[in-house]
Amino acid sequence: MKIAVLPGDGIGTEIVAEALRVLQALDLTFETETALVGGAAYEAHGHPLPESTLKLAKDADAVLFGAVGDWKYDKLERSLRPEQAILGLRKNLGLFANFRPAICYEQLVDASSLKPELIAGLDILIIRELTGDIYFGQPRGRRTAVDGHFPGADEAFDTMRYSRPEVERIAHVAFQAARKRSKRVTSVDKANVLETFQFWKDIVTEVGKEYPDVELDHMYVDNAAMQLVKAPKKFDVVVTGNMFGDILSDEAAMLTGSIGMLPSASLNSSNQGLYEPSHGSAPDIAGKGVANPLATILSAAMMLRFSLNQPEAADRIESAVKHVLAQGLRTADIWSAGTTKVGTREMGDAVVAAITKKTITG
Ligand SMILES: NC(=O)c1ccc[n+]([C@@H]2O[C@H](COP(=O)([O-])OP(=O)(O)OC[C@H]3O[C@@H](n4cnc5c(N)ncnc54)[C@H](O)[C@@H]3O)[C@@H](O)[C@H]2O)c1
Ligand SMILES: CC(C)[C@H](C(=O)O)[C@@H](O)C(=O)O
Ligand SMILES: [Mg+2]
Repeated sequence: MKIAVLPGDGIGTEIVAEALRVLQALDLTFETETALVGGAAYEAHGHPLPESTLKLAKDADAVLFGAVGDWKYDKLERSLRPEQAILGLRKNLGLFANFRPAICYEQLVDASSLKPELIAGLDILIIRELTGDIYFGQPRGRRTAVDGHFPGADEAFDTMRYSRPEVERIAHVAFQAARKRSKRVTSVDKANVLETFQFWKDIVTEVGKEYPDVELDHMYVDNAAMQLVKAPKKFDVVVTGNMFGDILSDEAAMLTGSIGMLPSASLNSSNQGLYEPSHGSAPDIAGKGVANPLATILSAAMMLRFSLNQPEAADRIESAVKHVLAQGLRTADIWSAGTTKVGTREMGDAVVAAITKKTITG
């Protein structure tokens, strides 16, 4: 088993270090190789996704990714910006299915900005299509407007598009995931305005006929954004496009207490996967040792389950996380009165201790 480790920028290096220590505590046999990605790779090699990093990721059984980006790169030409590294990895590895589970752990009910009764017991799964939509559609760019409200003015444009097979395959992923859960899928679209999403809705409905045991409903994205904070537990599996999934998953993160709690798995059709927290490089707290490493540690658990066929090891990590939360340990983002504030490293230490001392009670 080979894991490509790509820590990236900002808090990426801090949180991936903790996830690696947790993996090492499991006494499994695997090889890791670390490479630069994002702004760090741009500084060293002049490109955010050097060929050598891409090759390492392609050849590995799984990729453990931190985060990329920093405000200082915002003026670079787009193809050299750190974010192009994660987009390039998703595209080149064909990682079309992004699982973002939003689970509110019992101990963190008070950490969320929502009322406890709305989120206690929350367990929803956002499935975000990850290699299509307006993120990758061509053409895109700048030009002089020939029509519209201001002919002759400078304008910018992107292309929203989905092909039938792209929608079909993510719909199958969602229905199959729902079969292992509460057998309910909500497809989120903007079919009332966008042709791309009427097409999406029609195809998801067609695919849904192959899964008569799964209940399907459709919701417009603006309503979904509202329902997620009004009655989040009404959702089970949510399937949506790339851009809506990006936005709704950050919103869902707050239902779990913090974006520092939301892991993710991005899979291709061979179950090769990239595992990363749903958050970014958090330049505002980078280097301070205060970032929450749990989303990355939980992403490592997803990696063991989905790509490395080690479900028991994944369970051990998840139980260890619950154990440290039950001990009252909290990084600043999930801290509340009566709990103990710890830094990134101490949180990692506590998870490692829970695994190695086998004191986990679940
Ligand atoms: N997959 C990725 O690599 C990825 C994802 C999102 C954003 N980004 C990039 O990250 C940079 C910063 O973006 P942003 O500020 O919009 O989003 P962000 O997710 O980095 O941060 C948003 C807020 O959440 C906090 N936060 C995030 N992760 C945290 C953690 N583990 N523990 C505690 N607090 C945490 C941050 O301090 C910040 O206040 C940008 O360059 C952006 O493009 C990268
Ligand atoms: C950094 C950016 C390209 C990325 C996205 O938009 O997909 C991020 O926000 C995410 O959610 O993984
Ligand atoms: Mg995002």
